[in-house]
Amino acid sequence: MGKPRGRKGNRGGGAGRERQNWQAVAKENEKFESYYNQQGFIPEEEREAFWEAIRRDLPNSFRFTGSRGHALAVQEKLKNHYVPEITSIKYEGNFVEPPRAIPWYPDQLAWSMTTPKQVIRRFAPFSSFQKFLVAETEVGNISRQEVVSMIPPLLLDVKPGMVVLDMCAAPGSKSAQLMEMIHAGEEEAMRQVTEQVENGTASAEPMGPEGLSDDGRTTGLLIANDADYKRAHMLIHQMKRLSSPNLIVTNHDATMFPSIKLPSPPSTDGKPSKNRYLKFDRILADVPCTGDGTARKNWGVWRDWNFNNALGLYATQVRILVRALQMLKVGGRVVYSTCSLNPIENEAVIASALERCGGSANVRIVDCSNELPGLKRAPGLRTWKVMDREGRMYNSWKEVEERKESEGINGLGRVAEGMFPPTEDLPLERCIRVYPHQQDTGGFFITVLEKLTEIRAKPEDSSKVIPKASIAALTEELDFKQKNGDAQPLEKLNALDDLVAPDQEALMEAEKNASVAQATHQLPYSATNQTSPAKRDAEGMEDELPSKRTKLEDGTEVVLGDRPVHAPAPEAESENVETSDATPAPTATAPAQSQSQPPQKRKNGQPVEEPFKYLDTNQEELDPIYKFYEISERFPRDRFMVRNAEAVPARTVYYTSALARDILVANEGQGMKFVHCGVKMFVRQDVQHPDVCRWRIQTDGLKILDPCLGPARALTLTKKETLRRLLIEMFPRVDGDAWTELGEIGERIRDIPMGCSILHIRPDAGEEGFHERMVLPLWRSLHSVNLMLPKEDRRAMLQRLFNDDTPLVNTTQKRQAQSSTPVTEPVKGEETPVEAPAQTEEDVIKSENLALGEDEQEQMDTRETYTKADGEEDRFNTTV
Ligand SMILES: C[S@@+](CC[C@H](N)C(=O)[O-])C[C@H]1O[C@@H](n2cnc3c(N)ncnc32)[C@H](O)[C@@H]1O
Repeated sequence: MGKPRGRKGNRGGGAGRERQNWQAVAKENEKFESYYNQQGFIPEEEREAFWEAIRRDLPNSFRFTGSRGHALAVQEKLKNHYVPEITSIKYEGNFVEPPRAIPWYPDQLAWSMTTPKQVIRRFAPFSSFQKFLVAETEVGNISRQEVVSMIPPLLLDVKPGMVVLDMCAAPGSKSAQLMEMIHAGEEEAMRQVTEQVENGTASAEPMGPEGLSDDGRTTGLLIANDADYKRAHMLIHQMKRLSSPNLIVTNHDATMFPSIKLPSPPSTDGKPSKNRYLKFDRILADVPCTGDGTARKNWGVWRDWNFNNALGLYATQVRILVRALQMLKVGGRVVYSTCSLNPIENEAVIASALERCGGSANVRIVDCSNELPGLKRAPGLRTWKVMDREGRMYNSWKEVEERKESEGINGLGRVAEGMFPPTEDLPLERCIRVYPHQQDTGGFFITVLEKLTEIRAKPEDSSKVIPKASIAALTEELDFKQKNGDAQPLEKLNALDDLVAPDQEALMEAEKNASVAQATHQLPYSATNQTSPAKRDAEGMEDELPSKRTKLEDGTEVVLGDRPVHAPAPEAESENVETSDATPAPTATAPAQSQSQPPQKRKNGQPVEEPFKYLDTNQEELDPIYKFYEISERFPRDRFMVRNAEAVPARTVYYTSALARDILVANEGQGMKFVHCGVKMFVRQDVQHPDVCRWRIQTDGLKILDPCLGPARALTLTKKETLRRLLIEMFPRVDGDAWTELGEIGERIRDIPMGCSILHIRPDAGEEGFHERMVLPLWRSLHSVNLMLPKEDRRAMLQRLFNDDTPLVNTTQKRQAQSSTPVTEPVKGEETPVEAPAQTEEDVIKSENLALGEDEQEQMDTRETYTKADGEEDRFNTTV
């Protein structure tokens, strides 16, 4: 596994050293090579190519992200501008290889490039291309992602309207793909509904095609989970760019992922109605793994590979997959994936999980040979050997038992019967293996499973696992004592795990998840006494992730980015998770405060997670907002959420989908660890003018709200040059005759009353390289206007649309400099503040805008904003 890269402060020089190490590292590991050569699943004639490829640097690859229309608009710049420029470069007598679209990725939205660094440094078109890549990556329009890592979401076959769980989601590359699929077709569907509303043919009820029946908005949901709290926040950061109200981020151990309650339907017969639990249409189990398929970019694989790592992960991987199958709807799909090539982490896990779930009569391995045409792949394995921690190979569990019998368990590691090829005739060849030499990628394993019927998973059989090494000593001691007539019978030894004191964290986790462990037929966490990979990851991360100290409301300082405090799950409450409306047996009652907000506890150095509270539809702030922006009553009033216990709109009002709301409300105080949900819709702007709405619309929420807004605050921009001016100049003046400089929007700007207005960008036909329709908030002050767009977004758009990287102009700053008033830079990622040129307005700036982004809002943003260090995502051998 990857090693810590040093603290944030060391990153500058560290990255260079890291690269040197990577170049210098000997890409040799005898155990690694001997293990795969002995397994023999890479055919003899391909073996050399396999090892040659795995030692070579990995090509760079990336994906255009966001809604399809937007992603295609950004991709167009690459295709039509940079690729032709790059292909004209000759290096050492040959034309250089331009970036190439991945043939099996839909709409050419994923690309890969092998250009050598010397070429990138030497040729100007490359530096401009690099600027484009950097700018678009910074704003989230391009996401660096390994090619093979893009496969699992595609095979999950997600459609809008589906309920999807990503069990091990951080840092979130695959979650982003899943989210895009849940929203696929939304822009078009919303446009059609808007047209029908406008021409009076719309029904009163929400409408739209299947999965998009919420007036064109998707009804689907993605729950993205990660057991590691800090990594869950990397995930939030990655996902925020997609601005989806259909996302919930949770922080649970996936082996014991809690069942999620749904609101109970009203009772018809006076009896309390049954509890209902959420089942998923699709689940991605992209589990923690040894990651030896990432050897092309993770030097730790060459340095540290040993067979024991896989032995330690197998049990967790099986538990995650079994839990996934339990939570899946009948007819639903699970995709299991790893970036490891080891059959113990792959085919063995599939076979073991199927065995625990009743075999192929209940769960089918889906044949995907016709999916993703163009993707070169190898079939899954039917036979393999298992190596113990000492490097001895076994063909069967029987051989392990014989060795145990004759020489004890020392050196066997956590070998288990399930690691061997199954006795049931499973079509494991339907699993997909992708090898580095097939199409110059990393290595990957993917399997698609379909649930055929409800299942009741068998409990784990601990007699078929070699006990942990620490227990070996006790075994031997007891064995010795028994031989000397001085101990318990040996049959009891299977319970030896209980004799080893579990660590406190594991105990607490087990306590919290007792009900789930029971419901999922898992051994309680402490009884298995195994350090979860999540814990291993977290331990590995302690030194390397930035920690930020912040003040809590009572003034105490805490370190952000650690585990939050959550209310414990109701103790020992069992539930039947086999059916979606099962009723948990009320063996224990939920804590008294479960209906209200749980008390906010705080462990040393741990932040308190703000509650998610929905506004009453009659909340007094809503009416003026609806009135000012002429929001149609079609837009639901019951999905506005705030993050404070009092449920009052203080700084930000978020919007979530209906299902996300139902889940947050029904599970409040029930021990679910929700860490993120909602898109910022309205942000408070403490304007002094009585006629100006004090809630401005945030860019993130505007796309959702736009079809329901009336014309009073709208203006339309059609010319590229006008947009350029608004992007470069932060506060162009509009007083006097200055509005005439703003082209086709000048007159409307002059006349529109102060406050937040809505800028529709509808490019004129014939404007070259300017086709994408957009909607952005624009603030009209007394004397100027301001596009409410973060600076990095302005720069990326300037680069893309105009090839322009001139610095942004802040006229307020100029003016303030003249009047020697101090200027405050907006927080990175924050929209530029609303400007107020007149003296009185400058005072207002201080009180209004400088307050923005401070206080609890800033705390929330900081916690939801995770800044990645160079290459940080590689530390866990993930394939992002
Ligand atoms: C292979 S990475 C996932 C990569 C991710 N799917 C992506 O595409 O960006 C595995 C993740 O699993 C998380 N993890 C480890 N053990 C876990 C567990 N028991 N439950 C849930 N998540 C776990 C790790 O924190 C890590 O982020």
